[in-house]
Amino acid sequence: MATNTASTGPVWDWAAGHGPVTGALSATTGCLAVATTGTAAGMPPGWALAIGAAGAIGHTVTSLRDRLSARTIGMRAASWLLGAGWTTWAMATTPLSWTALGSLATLGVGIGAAARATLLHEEARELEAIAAAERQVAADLSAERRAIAAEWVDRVQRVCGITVRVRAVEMWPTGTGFTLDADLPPGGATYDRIAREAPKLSADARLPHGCTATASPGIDQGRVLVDVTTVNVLAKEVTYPTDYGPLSVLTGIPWGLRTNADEIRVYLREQCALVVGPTGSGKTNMVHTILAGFARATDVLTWVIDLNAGSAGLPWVRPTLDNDGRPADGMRPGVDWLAASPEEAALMLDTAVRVAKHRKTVYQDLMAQANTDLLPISDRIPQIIIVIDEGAEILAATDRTSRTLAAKILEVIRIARAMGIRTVLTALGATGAVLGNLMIRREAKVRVALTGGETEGMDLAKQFPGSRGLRVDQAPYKGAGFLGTPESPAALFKSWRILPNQIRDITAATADRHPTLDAPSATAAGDAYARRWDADRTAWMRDQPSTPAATSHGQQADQPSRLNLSALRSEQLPTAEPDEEELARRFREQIDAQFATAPETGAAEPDEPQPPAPGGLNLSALKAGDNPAREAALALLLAAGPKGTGASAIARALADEHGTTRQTVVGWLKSWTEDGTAVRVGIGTKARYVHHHHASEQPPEG
Ligand SMILES: Nc1ncnc2c1ncn2[C@@H]1O[C@H](COP(=O)(O)OP(=O)(O)OP(=O)(O)O)[C@@H](O)[C@H]1O
Repeated sequence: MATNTASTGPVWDWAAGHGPVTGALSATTGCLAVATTGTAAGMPPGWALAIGAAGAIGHTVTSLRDRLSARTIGMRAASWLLGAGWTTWAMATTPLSWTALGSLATLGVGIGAAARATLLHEEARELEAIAAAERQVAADLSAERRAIAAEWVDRVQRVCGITVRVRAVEMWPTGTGFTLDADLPPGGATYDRIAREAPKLSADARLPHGCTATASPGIDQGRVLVDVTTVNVLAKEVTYPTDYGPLSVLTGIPWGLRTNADEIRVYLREQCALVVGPTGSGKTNMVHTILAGFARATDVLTWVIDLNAGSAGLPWVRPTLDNDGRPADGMRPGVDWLAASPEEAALMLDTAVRVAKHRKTVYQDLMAQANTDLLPISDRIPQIIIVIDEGAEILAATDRTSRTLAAKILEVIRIARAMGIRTVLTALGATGAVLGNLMIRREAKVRVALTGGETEGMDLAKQFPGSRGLRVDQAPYKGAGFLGTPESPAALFKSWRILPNQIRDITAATADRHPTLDAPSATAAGDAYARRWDADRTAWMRDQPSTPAATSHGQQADQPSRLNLSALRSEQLPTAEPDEEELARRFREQIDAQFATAPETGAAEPDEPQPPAPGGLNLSALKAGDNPAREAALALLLAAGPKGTGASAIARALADEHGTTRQTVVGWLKSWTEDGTAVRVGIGTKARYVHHHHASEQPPEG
């Protein structure tokens, strides 16, 4: 048996086909065997000829079926007939004479040589066939491109009155459009002859709504690039990507998608940003996608000012706060500071000014070493980005408090660029008070206009000076609009949709990634910064009655003081019961089925009429059935009995199977504590969590 090739020589593969050498060898040895045994047995020589003829016919049939070349078919048939002829002759004379053996060997070499030649021919035929197929595909493609080029040369001629020469047509891999690269005609025509006729070109090409033909400068001033979108990606809802990998302010933060489905990054190391969006355009949602990007960055600390009850920052903070309002053990909020009152906002802005001024002096040596006048931002010296929701309205307001805040905002914008403090302002409208401000015009060149179909107060020409052909009605969808940065000219874009479950997930996934304020800056920031999470300063966050957990305790969805989480509403949510309540109910049912416990008092009966909750939060990610890791964590909590357990123990138990981190478990324990599923007992390092079914078995604290 040839099982060990190393020790027993070559392995015979009986299933393998023949090559030129083995084929010839097999044919000649076969002929010799038939001739010698046939002679010994007295077989009539004519039989060998008959067998050879049958073999030649059989092989010809199979070769024809395999579409082999005539040369191969002829070679195979000739081999059979020659072999059969020799066998017949040898049997008629004597097969074991020198003449017979010599002629057989010659025949073998001849068959081998012919087989090799036909094999090479066959391979060459096959390669040629593949190349011909590829040429056909390329010809079809280039025919399509040529047709597009010819059509657009005509169109540009008809609409803009100039004759361009198309050099290349690049079809976008996303299948949503193409780019034409064309030479402008001699005589000084510039690309904007085409850019300014963009709407007419789109109409002439009968592009679907939301699709555009936009012209931009080509590789030199005599060339133009025309981007033509043929599929409207602005209309559909695209959820925030689930890859929460680390980002850096230096390599850009993604803010949404272009019409060709490419991600657009904004570079905020030196730029401030202005995001304009009227009510209902998707501005709150966009602010959350912006905060998501900053939370993912390893070199950004996000400070948020939202005088509208802090709602822009709260979803990033609340999942991490313990019952005393401090960030829970091991958790860091998704934003680094949240101000909801003018006093706290003033404190924050003053701190930013102090940090900027202090950085200017203490980092002189570092900047000299790095030979730069821009503070080298890194995870050790993080950039501070202050997101001011409706900040433009603060700048425009005339009351004293707003004017004081406005002066501070402008001071930060004016002095802190080099020292790594930038702002993102949002605005309900692009009013003259905002865009008329020189500081904003000069420093905030990352501009977003969310239109959502709104035309009032949308002066795109003012917001994107120098851009042509932008029309509000090109993006009549929520979360869609125009985005321009110094690197990427203003054009249509779509912001991602982000829901509360993703905000929670990102907060948990990035908790151990946020930088800490560098020591010199922290010294300059002082107590105002160090004590930002003190219970008295965050009391307002706990006063908010309508957290997802709170709703599960029977609060009405339309209470006047509820959080403004309108961006986080899901319109498709048909359930009459908030999901978290549904989650708690399902768990109780499971526990009751398993442990035969008494029904919870106050638990909603399944057939009870449910209060309508049209604006319920979509917390479907928190459904037990959708999250086996969370389900397993709850089972561990229950199994821990009255002694209870902690986040680290649960995370350790889940790490192998689910890869769950401690931060994630801390988040779950916190939400279970809030909704009454778990009870926190003990303090400090002795703190542990007990399932509410075992809470009554707790010994009194001593
Ligand atoms: N990027 C998006 N993709 C799809 N739909 C979106 C997007 N952004 C927002 N929406 C839809 O628009 C609705 C309003 O969004 P959002 O609350 O963010 O708007 P807004 O401009 O902040 O309005 P308001 O000031 O009233 O809160 C959302 O509930 C959602 O249904």
